[in-house]
Amino acid sequence: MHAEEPALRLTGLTKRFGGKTAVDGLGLDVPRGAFLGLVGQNGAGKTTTLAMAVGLLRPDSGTARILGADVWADPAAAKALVGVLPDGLALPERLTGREVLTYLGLLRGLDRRTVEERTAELLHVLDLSGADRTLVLEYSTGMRKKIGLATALLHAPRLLVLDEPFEAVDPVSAATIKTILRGFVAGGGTVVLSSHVMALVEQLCDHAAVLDRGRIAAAGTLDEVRAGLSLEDRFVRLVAGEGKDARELSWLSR
Ligand SMILES: Nc1ncnc2c1ncn2[C@@H]1O[C@H](COP(=O)(O)OP(=O)(O)OP(=O)(O)O)[C@@H](O)[C@H]1O
Repeated sequence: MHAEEPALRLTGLTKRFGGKTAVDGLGLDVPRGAFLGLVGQNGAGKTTTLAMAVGLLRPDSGTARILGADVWADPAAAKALVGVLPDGLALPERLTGREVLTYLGLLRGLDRRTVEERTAELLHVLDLSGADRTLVLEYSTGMRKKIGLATALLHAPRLLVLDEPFEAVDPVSAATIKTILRGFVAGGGTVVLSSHVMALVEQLCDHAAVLDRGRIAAAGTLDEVRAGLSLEDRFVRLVAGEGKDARELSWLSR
């Protein structure tokens, strides 16, 4: 860990799929202790950016550093520092939630007792204790998100990178997750999450980054990004401009 480096530093990140540039020379610094919401339209490049940031997808060019550790040059160091909830997380379907956490905890090199204690605590806090004997195969979408979050937290990382952590999660579970994430930041951790829900980012985050067609259109503290507007209004101005024609689908009105 380099004392002077931010929690996450993305420099010149670029990814092309065929002829399409999904992420285009993207640069972003996330300070330590920040709770950052990454917002962008469908297809703006959020998932691609986050996957490159944590070493799940190799960029065509550019670098990602987690607390100073280069994700591609020094993956073991970088991955020990980060907990990830990827988009469409693939879980071992034929294991129970407890087995998944035990398996991944031991793979992470934690000792058996620590794994047992943390697993029990995470299942309890995330209200998954009742699903102890249920195979992941039978989990609902929201339960999958929660067990995915538990796998991201298990090794006590310093940075959490979460792709749409609240999608398909009920309000009670969402409140639990928010409390966990706030506690994580209060304890000195850093969170980066993507979301389409501006109100959620305004309520939860203290930093924001707006992604537009693979580039950062605005980034900074929430107040800097909002620039005196609501995040939603600012977002719409940044990514859509003013001129969207509200008269489209006029045949729908009687
Ligand atoms: N594996 C892939 N192959 C081809 N194109 C891809 C692939 N992954 C992403 N893309 C394209 O890259 C662009 C960015 O996609 P990405 O999933 O990163 O956006 P996003 O901001 O996460 O979108 P959403 O909010 O809809 O999840 C899109 O145009 C998408 O079609």
